[in-house]
Amino acid sequence: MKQFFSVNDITSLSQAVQSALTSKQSPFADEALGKHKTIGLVFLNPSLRTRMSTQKAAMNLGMNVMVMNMTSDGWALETKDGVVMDGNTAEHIKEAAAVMGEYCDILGLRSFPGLKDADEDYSEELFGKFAKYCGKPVVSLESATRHPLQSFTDLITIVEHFDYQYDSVQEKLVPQGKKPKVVLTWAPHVKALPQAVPNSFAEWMCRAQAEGLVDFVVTHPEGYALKEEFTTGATVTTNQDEALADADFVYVKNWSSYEDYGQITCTDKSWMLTLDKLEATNNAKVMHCLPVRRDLVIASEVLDSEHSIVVQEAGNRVWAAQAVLKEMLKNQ
Ligand SMILES: NCCC[C@H](NC(=O)CCC(=O)O)C(=O)O
Ligand SMILES: NC(=O)OP(=O)(O)O
Repeated sequence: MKQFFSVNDITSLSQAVQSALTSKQSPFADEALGKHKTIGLVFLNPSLRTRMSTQKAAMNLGMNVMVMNMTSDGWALETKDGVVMDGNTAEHIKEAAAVMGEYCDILGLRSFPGLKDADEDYSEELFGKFAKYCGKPVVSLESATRHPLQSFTDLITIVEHFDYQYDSVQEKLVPQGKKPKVVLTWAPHVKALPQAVPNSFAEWMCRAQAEGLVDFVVTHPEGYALKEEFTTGATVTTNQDEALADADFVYVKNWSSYEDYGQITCTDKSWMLTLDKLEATNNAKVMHCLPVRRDLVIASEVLDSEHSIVVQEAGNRVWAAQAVLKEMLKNQ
């Protein structure tokens, strides 16, 4: 694997999940793979889980880890071509990425969207330039439009909390009986947030649905449809109650509007997930990528209940990262 940017970089979902769960069983089995290899984790935005879980995964594989917080510790980066750098930016991404490539065998990059210009964000120009100029395999630590390590983790967590068997002859996960109903629901927020997490979750779940692993439903208020390419094959409804009926997993996330790009066009607090709403579900497990704002996005009564698996979900970030890094190291 030369790049981990989207679900399209995964050949088999079943095998990827199996690889992650194998590392979870035996975290240090591959510690020789990363010996004398260095990963650099480059952050243009804050992070708790991605930073710590990817470091932990790399350390489990015997790698050396360097973390660079660009906004607080690096030079201000210029990302546009052809500009006279007589303003506030001190270093061009061409040199910065290339230099980091000199120090590292694998690089990770986190860069959120500007949420001003959809075409610019969805072109993923920054991630593309970084990957090109560093010349090393790059792992997305959340880009403008996707958060694949999160979505991979989410799939692992769903598989762990439902009845699946791994058929080692066909190398495929097989749900034992009915497939789980997985619902992605929008929830309110006070800030305009990226679409990266819901886009990515939808992209992974649509692929999982196509492979017979889940049934996938998305619900959001009018005006919050995700860009169509991310929800191909999903059932999409603006009726949250209808969506939640018989759900086995409820994945909660706020995002800003894609149609009215980057804007907050709904502040309806009734979209917050409460225990009341979970009554209609199949005793659903509740998921969120975190950080989550209590009693705005999800009610505390839900987060503090048996429904919530958000902490186990975050714990699985290590195994998703470890599965991805294992693949990259094997190819080096
Ligand atoms: N990496 C996980 C999510 C990151 C980001 N959340 C946030 O920015 C929350 C900020 C706040 O609640 O103030 C998002 O939704 O894409
Ligand atoms: N879920 C997630 O990516 O968390 P951080 O932003 O804290 O890394």
